Amino acid sequence: MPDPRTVDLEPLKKEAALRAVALIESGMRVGLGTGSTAKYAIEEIGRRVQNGELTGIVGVATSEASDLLAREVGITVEPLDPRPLDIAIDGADEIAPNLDLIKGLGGALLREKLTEVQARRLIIIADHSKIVGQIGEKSPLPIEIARFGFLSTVERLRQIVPGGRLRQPGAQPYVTDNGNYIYDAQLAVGGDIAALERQLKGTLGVVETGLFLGMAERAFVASPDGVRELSR
Ligand SMILES: O=C(CO)[C@H](O)[C@H](O)COP(=O)(O)O
Repeated sequence: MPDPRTVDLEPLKKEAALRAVALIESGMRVGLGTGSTAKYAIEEIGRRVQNGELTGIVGVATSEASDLLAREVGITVEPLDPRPLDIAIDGADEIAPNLDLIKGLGGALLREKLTEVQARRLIIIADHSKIVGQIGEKSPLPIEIARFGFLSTVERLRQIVPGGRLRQPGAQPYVTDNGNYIYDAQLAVGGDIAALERQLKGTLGVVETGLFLGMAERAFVASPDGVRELSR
C-alpha cells in the first residue's frame, strides 16, 4: 500500500466521500459527520441539493462546524430527535478489519455517537492511512470527560489506561461543543476492546468514548490504487 506520508490525501478523502454520498436518495434524513473527510461529503450533498438531484433531504449535524457548513451549502438542518436517520456518513481515525472504529480526534465524538447510533446505516469514509490491524495501533482514543473535577477523572482514567493526556492545544484545555474536555488515551494494542469500553463508560466523570464498536455497516477507503469498499 502506498505510504500515506508521501501521498496528497485530500483527493482521496473526496473520492471516498463521493462514493458514500451516492447512496443518498431524495427524502432521506442524513447524519452529517465531522472532520476534513466528512466536509467533502457535506459539500457534495449540498451540491446535489442545489442542482435538484436530491430533494427533501434533512441533515442532522454532529458538530457546530458541520451544522454551519451544511447550512452554507444549502442543506436543511434539523436537531437530533428520536426518529431514525436513514443514513449517516462520517470519517474515522482508525478503522479495524471488522469496522470497529476510533473516532473523535476532531472532538465531536459525543454528538457523532448520539447521532450515528440512530442511523439505519453508518457509512465511514477515509483515506487509507486510517486502516489498522487492531484498534489502538495508530491513534489515541479520545474520551470526553466532564469539566467539573476533571483532574480526578483523569486520575481515574490513568488507572485504566496509563498512557494519555488531557487534550490541551494551548494554555487552556480543548473544550468540546458540549462544554466538556477530552482525555486522549494511548491504548495497549491487543486487549479486549469491548471490555475496555464498558470499563471506561463505567468510570465516573466519563461522558463518552471514541470507540464505535459494531456500528459501521460499510467503509469506503480511498488510496492511490482506487476506492475499496469494506463491509462488516
Ligand atoms: O471523529 C471525528 C471527529 O470527531 C472525525 O470523523 C475523525 O477525527 C476523522 O477526521 P478526518 O476526516 O479529519 O481525518
